[in-house]
Amino acid sequence: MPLQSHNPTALNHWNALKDHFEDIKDIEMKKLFASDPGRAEEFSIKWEDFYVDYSKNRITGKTLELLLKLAEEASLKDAISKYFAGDKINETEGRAVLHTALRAKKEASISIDGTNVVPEIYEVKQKIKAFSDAVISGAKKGHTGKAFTDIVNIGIGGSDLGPAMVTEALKFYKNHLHVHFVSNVDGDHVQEVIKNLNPETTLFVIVSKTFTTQETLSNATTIRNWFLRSADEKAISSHFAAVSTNLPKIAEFGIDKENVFPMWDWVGGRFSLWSAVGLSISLAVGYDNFDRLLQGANAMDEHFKNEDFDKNIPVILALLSIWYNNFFDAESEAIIPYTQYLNRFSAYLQQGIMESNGKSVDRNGHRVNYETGTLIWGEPGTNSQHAFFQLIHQGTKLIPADFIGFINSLHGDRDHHNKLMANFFAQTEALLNGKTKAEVLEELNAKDMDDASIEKLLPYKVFEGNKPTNTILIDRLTPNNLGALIALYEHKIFVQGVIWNIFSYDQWGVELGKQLANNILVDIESDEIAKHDSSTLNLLKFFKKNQK
Ligand SMILES: O=P(O)(O)OC[C@H]1O[C@H](O)[C@H](O)[C@@H](O)[C@@H]1O
Repeated sequence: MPLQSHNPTALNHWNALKDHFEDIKDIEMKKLFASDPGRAEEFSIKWEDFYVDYSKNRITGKTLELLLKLAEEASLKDAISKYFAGDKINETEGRAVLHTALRAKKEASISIDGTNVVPEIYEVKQKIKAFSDAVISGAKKGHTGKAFTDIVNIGIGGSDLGPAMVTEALKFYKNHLHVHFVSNVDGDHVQEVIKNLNPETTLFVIVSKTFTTQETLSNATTIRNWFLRSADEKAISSHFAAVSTNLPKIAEFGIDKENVFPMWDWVGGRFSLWSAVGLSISLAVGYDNFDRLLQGANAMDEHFKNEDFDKNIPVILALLSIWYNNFFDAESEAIIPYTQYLNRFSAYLQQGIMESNGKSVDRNGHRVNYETGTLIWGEPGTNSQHAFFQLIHQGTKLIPADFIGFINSLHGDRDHHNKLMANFFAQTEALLNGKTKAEVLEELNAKDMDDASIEKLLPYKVFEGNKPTNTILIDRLTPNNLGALIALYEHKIFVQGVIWNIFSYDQWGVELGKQLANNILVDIESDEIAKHDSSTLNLLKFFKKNQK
């Protein structure tokens, strides 16, 4: 069954929120804290290893009540059931959206077109386990009898970002294998990766849901040719593995059946790290850790599916994001993890969030008359504090931010960790309270400055504060907790798509550039240039004339 369609701006609670926004848009959060000692308690959720404090938002109890009612009015409950049940909610591609099935328990039963898909998921999981165990232990060897030392993941988009982000995030749990990622069609990328590799001890994993992606096929072909310079065709079978839905194309590439890992069209590329697309993760940290990642995601799935909306982390975070995006006209959201391990996390979420909800046509085929997907950006703290925090603190834009931190560090260095976390807490406090004129004056007066200098400096040193943040405080960066964290954002995407009445699981917007690139490649490689606008034409002529 399709998701119910609505225009969010016509919903009663959307309009009630509009009126409410007029009443509280200038409200100062610090006054709300001063007048209500129970505020932090009221606006926080404790779940397993997670403690989510969303009290530093420009909301009152009434705001939350209206947002929760908006979710109900948009039939979110019904939508969640359809999502988990495998209804074909990706209507423009006629597909179910079942990344959640990839981490379902073995005894679960999830049907697509009358077939329970859980047994085949477990079959592939078993294959991932056997393959990774054999490579890690050295039982599976290269064609000259040497154990593998290096893995190269060849993929792009969802076939790169998820495995790359998780492999980096779980570096602490890594084994001896060196894992590399080649994604860009830029030949310098692939050359830089292979230049120091020994083909005898390197395993290549080609990952492409469609197996038609130009970048991945070009990189795979380049690597194959490079490999064949020191080995014969027969050796391909022991050095290349592939993950795809397109099994005939894999066969054409000459990959041994043993090394082929299927996936399914009901898994969106950007949500695919839980499938065999995560093979490089399993190779890097071992199958048990990969499975823990999946278990953590499954725990978050259960929370999302079963918890009441007012204690439901993905629902609350999605509603807050809508509150800023659609009522305060905030355009972007920052994601700031306070751990270097998550340094690819916002890049990963950029695809997840922006490819899903960057849509302007609603589920009825009409142009929307409201804002949809937010811009996502971020870098780890504390580095980001020394880079772009100036703009968040004193710029003209409202940038709601998620601060993600861990109570316990992995290497157990308390000295560093306490400093890191002191910054983590200090930033959200500073963003909340800012610094008033009176506070700045007191500080400057204490410095023994003359009045004229004080007056001149004063406005620059004031911080308005009142900048919203969510604090996601997690016990420790374990595979389980990482899985839950990723799943949290996946479900946030879903909730927002439901309320905005858009299709979150297609990505037609990436097609046009691909098509034109194919045409332009012909222009570049032939003597003639086809018809283009004068700018593109001039650029192509200039490029061709000066290419040596
Ligand atoms: O895995 P592939 O089929 O090679 O696709 C790789 C990527 O291609 C496109 O850019 C899609 O928009 C992405 O969602 C996808 O992850």
